[in-house]
Amino acid sequence: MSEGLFPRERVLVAPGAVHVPAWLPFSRQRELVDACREWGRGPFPYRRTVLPGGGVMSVRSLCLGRQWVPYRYLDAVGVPLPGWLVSLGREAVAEAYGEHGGFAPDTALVNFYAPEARMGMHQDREERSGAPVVSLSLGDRCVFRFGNEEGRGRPYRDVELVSGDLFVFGGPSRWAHHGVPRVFPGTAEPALGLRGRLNITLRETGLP
Ligand SMILES: O=C(O)CCC(=O)C(=O)O
Ligand SMILES: [Fe+2]
Repeated sequence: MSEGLFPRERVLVAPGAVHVPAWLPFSRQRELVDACREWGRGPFPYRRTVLPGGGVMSVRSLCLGRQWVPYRYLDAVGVPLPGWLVSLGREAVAEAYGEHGGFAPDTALVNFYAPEARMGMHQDREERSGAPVVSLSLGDRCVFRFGNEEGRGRPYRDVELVSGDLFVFGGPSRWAHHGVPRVFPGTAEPALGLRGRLNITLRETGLP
């Protein structure tokens, strides 16, 4: 694993938005990459989401647990959300906030970024729960832009997310706009067995 000269520090990016660098041990990252590959072989492969306006996202995604389509959740569950991933989500919230607060995600969105893929500024706002969003990054480094609730523009902060990093946004930051303007191709550790970037977000939909 390539380590910089100085350890990267945990940062409170905004109230309720916590970046914890290098949270996942390398062995855990590898297990997650393997799991992401397995899910993609299943009945619901990674797909580019077609937006209502006709645009097609550059990211390829799949859902675990409750299925998301733009811009709502279906009643249907495709691939079940594994219990171990729910537990990992709880540990993540506890790491970020000091307590897990009963975090009980019922959906996960897994995004795959090939070198040219990006994600525009958006809010995660189809959920009816105030619970935080947990984000786990694997593979290539990227710029994660974390903005404000009012709109897609400034003020925002750019954070570099590296494989194994955890980012949790909840509380006053739960409805902040965010996006991925840039991925750095070829920066994944070869031993990880992933070319590109994967991101897993765990959420509570708050829906019956
Ligand atoms: O890839 C990321 O780091 C962010 C993904 C995201 O914002 C989303 O899936 O809603
Ligand atoms: Fe998002």
